[in-house]
Amino acid sequence: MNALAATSRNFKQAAKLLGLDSKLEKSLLIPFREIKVECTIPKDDGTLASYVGFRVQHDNARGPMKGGIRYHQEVDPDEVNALAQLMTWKTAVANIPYGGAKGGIGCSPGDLSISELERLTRVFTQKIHDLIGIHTDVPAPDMGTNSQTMAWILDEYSKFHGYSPAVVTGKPVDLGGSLGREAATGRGVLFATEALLAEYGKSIAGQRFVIQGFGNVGSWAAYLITEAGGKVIAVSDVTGAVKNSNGLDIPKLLKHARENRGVKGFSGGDALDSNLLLTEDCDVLIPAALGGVINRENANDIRAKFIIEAANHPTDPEADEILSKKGVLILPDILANSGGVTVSYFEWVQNIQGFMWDEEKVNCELKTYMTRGFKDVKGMCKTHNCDLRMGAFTLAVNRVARATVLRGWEA
Ligand SMILES: NC(=O)C1=CN([C@@H]2O[C@H](COP(=O)(O)OP(=O)(O)OC[C@H]3O[C@@H](n4cnc5c(N)ncnc54)[C@H](O)[C@@H]3O)[C@@H](O)[C@H]2O)C=CC1
Ligand SMILES: O=C(O)CCC(=O)C(=O)O
Repeated sequence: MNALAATSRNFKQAAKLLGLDSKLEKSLLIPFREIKVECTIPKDDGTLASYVGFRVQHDNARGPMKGGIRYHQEVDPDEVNALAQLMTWKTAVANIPYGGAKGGIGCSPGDLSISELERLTRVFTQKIHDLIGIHTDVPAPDMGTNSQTMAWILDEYSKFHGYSPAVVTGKPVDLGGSLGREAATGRGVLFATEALLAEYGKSIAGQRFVIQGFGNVGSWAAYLITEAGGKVIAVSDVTGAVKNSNGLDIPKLLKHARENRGVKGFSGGDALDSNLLLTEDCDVLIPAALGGVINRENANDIRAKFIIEAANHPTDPEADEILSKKGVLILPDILANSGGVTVSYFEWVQNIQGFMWDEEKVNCELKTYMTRGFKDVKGMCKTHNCDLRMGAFTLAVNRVARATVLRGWEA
């Protein structure tokens, strides 16, 4: 099932549980605006190359639309649409005053030089600058983009609108980025995992973790989990997978990955077939890379007791059903990875206030938001007698529907 069909199916199930008016349901599903732009840049060798960029602005009932920009060869309109919709539900679960959006460019960032990436980012910004803004739509990093990408967007946008640091979040601290934003999604994953495990009388310490993806989210999650006493026994990225049943030395793996552009070849563990990573024996599985990786093909073979969705939509609805029958507990993406957008919100607030918080305050507030989100979701699970994904979706859809109606929506 593709990402859009899967996300819409979860939404519709939540709408049914809430008894949502059918016209309101339809209106919440259709995106506010879908943007598709052509971006041509000169490559370093002088030839021209064309790329397609997208920004889908899904909903703004609760505030400015918010969400990352992804650079990846598989970016397509349906996926960006699904990711934008997920942002609407995610910001509502976190109860931050935003709607949802997502963007992307179909490209392989690893095959482009830094100057080519800069030109591509600037052309994309030129094409969408009139449609984003501090109080309309605020981009941030996602797969294949980072704080440098945000700095280029900020600079290009500012040429048209005057210096505007709050137009993007996840930017470098030197340009008004928030302390703690880089680690925030991984740290949020840690806090959410702690909250879930505590329900079962467990803590991070002593649990065995397997993590797919060792980029921003996966590597920070691995580092923080290890610091909290967890044992990360296997990790994969696009280059390969490594395993050490006694626990990988994450600081050493980070150094290796930085120097070798990936985890492949790490001497502190054994090479593992990447296709087998998700079905490794462990307590907690953390997909932190691509969508749709847990599906009907492998769900029966998953051996983890808990799945923490650090990636967006890593689990297909068919796999959801299989895993539920097996008694595997899934902490859904719109709660588990909401730490990133939550600290993006703190960054935006700091920019608007012109005041910088220290890192301790950022991390402490993040813990409060993640813990509250978990508690709110559990409350909805009890009300609707449903799993954590439906608890999160009903919480979010209810909040967005209420805001929509309050603003004057008429059936
Ligand atoms: N960066 C953020 O703040 C947030 C990111 N996310 C989600 O987390 C996930 C990861 O994002 P980032 O860490 O930011 O991206 P990133 O670009 O920093 O890292 C992506 C990682 O996934 C790996 N990867 C790619 N294809 C793979 C494959 N086939 N098998 C195994 N690993 C593979 C890459 O090698 C890399 O290690 C995405 O689903 C993203 O949407 C969600 C919330 C916030
Ligand atoms: O920080 C943000 O604004 C959005 C991060 C994001 O793209 C996500 O949560 O999937």
